[in-house]
Amino acid sequence: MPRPHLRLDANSPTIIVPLTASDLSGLELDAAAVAAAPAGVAAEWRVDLYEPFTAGSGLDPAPAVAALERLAALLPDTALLVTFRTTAEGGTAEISGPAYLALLDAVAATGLACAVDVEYRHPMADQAIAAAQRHQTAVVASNHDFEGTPATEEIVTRLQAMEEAGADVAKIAVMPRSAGDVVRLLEATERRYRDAQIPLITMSMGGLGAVTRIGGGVFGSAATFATVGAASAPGQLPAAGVRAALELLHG
Ligand SMILES: O=C1C[C@@](O)(C(=O)O)C[C@@H](O)[C@@H]1O
Repeated sequence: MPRPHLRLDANSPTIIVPLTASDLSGLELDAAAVAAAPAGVAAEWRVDLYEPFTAGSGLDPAPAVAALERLAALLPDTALLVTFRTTAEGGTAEISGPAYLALLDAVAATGLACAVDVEYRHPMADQAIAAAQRHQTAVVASNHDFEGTPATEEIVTRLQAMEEAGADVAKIAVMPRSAGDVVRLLEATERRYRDAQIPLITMSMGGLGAVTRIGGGVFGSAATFATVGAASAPGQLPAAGVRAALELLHG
């Protein structure tokens, strides 16, 4: 059966729910929570949190592939984005460059993921993008700044660089220190949205940035991460409330 695609349109942003469990039984509970979530949500599986994979230093992608097969069986109608967030960008587990590439290649080869996340500054990014594309799996390029919010022009430049690297979607998450930082993230999103040929996903993290997780679509962000259980980043809001807010803003 064909797997669902990730539908991305800033006029009607998609809610993406993180799956954060550390083992298979936890993942099954996460999947049940997604199945009971507002209709039409996508899910992001955070493989860096999944110990059966990380315990083996990530050298063997088999435990991750097996868990992905289980998730896909439990969630036949839910688009699954697969992400390994490295420690350099706020993730929890160490992984070598070759293991990062092997994981993304193996995940893409299953055809079960609607997309794989590729950190565009990772040393293996070019190879990972090429591997995903070889398997006709979309690439969500990403960048995270947990320390602060870069200048507007720098955010625009990073989003553009992701597109130039061949990504299908460009995503950036930054940390605000002030309301002005939140405005800058939105301004950069709006600026890049005018020229981008691929969808954008942007957010300002933490409580201060939460407004971007509801209102980002107005500025050009095509998806927002929201919870049905544990959060995968600071500032994520419950999916039901986000759905209600998106309906108010976008109909
Ligand atoms: O890139 C992102 C966005 C995110 O960091 C957020 O702030 O919602 C959450 C991550 O799980 C995801 O991979």
